Amino acid sequence: MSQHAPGPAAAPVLALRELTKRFGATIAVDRLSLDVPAGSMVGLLGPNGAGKTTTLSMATGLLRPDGGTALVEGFDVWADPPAAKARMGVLPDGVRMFDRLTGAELLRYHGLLRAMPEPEVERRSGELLAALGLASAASTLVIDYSAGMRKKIGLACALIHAPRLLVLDEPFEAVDPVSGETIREILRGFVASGGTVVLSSHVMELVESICDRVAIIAAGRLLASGTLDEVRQGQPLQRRFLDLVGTQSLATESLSWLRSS
Ligand SMILES: Nc1ncnc2c1ncn2[C@@H]1O[C@H](COP(=O)(O)OP(=O)(O)OP(=O)(O)O)[C@@H](O)[C@H]1O
Repeated sequence: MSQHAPGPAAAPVLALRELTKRFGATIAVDRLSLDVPAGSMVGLLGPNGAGKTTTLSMATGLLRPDGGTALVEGFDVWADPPAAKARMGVLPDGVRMFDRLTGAELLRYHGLLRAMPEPEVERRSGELLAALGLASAASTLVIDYSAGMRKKIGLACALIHAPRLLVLDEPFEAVDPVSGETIREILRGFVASGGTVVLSSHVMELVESICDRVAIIAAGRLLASGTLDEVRQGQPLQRRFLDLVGTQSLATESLSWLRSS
């Protein structure tokens, strides 16, 4: 056989199969399946309430699905959580941190939880705090951090054990442009060295500029997924997103009181 013959497609790093979650009468996520190939950066897009956070929470072991499975490098997140979780770093959205710890203490906690040797935790913590512009806030309680600083310390906690897969819910939300650029650089470097990233965002330009794949969901269903070009079909991502999700125009008389003074 030729050395250059294409081998079988590599197994996805993250495989979601028919994930489903209901909250009472609401179907937040409806039989959602998605493959995330190794070395890709996938942007998960969808309007408010589409089911992005619910999907990522089920994929990372934070929220038990009503149906379906999530596999990380073949390990079932719900049947074998230690094996699956050892391989991923997670930045959840809206989950409370241990915010009575300082930034440095929180990082140390995450490193030790991952059974890392103490000197390595110290070394990586220092580097992460410096890279993310948090060095001067290392001894400040996380409860006193701004929203953007919380995002950054959360990202540092997700990175400290050098996982194979990063799952980041709105990693750029509330982050200033300078830190945003640093985060992009960190993520690009991570992917260039073989890591895989799944991130959710509302910002199309950001997704277009750093992601090579996108998945669009609305009302809990996957509407499109694939490479940027496959999903865009020759249109700007924003246009394609609006076409898929549907726009909502204001009725003529809507909010008329706002224009009547
Ligand atoms: N704990 C909960 N209890 C009841 N309903 C919930 C709960 N969490 C989410 N939902 C509902 O599930 C649906 C999906 O919510 P989800 O937070 O996953 O959306 P999202 O795409 O992350 O939205 P956003 O972009 O606004 O953050 C929404 O209808 C929401 O109201």
